[in-house]
Amino acid sequence: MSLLSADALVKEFGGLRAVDGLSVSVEAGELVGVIGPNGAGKSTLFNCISGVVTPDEGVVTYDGTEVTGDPPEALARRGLVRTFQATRELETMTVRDNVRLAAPDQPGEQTVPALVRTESMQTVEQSVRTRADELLETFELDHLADEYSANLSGGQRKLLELARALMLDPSVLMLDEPFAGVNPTLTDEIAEHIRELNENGMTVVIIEHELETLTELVDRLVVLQQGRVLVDGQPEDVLSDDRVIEAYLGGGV
Ligand SMILES: Nc1ncnc2c1ncn2[C@@H]1O[C@H](COP(=O)(O)OP(=O)(O)OP(=O)(O)O)[C@@H](O)[C@H]1O
Repeated sequence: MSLLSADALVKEFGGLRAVDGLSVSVEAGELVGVIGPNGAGKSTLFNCISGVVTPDEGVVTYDGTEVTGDPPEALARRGLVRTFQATRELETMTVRDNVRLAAPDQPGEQTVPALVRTESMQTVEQSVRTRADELLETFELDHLADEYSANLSGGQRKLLELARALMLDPSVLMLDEPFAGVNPTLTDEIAEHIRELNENGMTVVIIEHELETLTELVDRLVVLQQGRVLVDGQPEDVLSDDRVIEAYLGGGV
């Protein structure tokens, strides 16, 4: 059985079928790219899978359980974690705090006075701090740890977003345009981090418009068009497929 699958998903907005009977599955350990012209339904597919919106029809299965419509936090606790096209960190918070606060189920230093915090709470807090520091170092954000997130570049924000997602210790990481607005050097760096995460066993699904980097990175490409899967296969085969070329030319990408 696949680790993650969407079966016959439908999501309508008004009269528009953003996702129109779409089925796709991802095996454990895969690194999959999802592409398609603007408006093809990529983000809506991610939203349906990650519980940001509930599909009108169809079933999402994760790790052997039906999870259709389960809220994002519940899915994240089970290891299904996504990032967003527009980064969601708090700009008025430091980079370090943004990473720490991404950790799930924290006892919360602000809400519980120091004297009544139990030993186990303090252990959790300590491990959150340690993990956050490790990630800041891995993503070379440690020198920016005390900087407000508002002062980061687009690429540094994407790295921060990735670090925040990793605080949730995902089994499946769904990335929505991780290279958008990122300069070429940082793009390569982010791609390398993604490759490494995948090599260490993480299943990764990426929506991306930047096809050159994506094609080199992924094992498989799924092309969407008008809310459906147009082609699904090896990157070289997919990109030379006439239907894909036609969809992209027609889609104005
Ligand atoms: N919340 C919403 N309300 C109304 N229409 C929506 C909503 N979300 C998406 N749509 C519409 O659904 C269609 C698919 O959008 P979606 O964002 O999923 O496509 P996409 O492939 O991710 O596009 P892009 O590459 O531009 O991000 C589009 O026509 C979009 O305008």
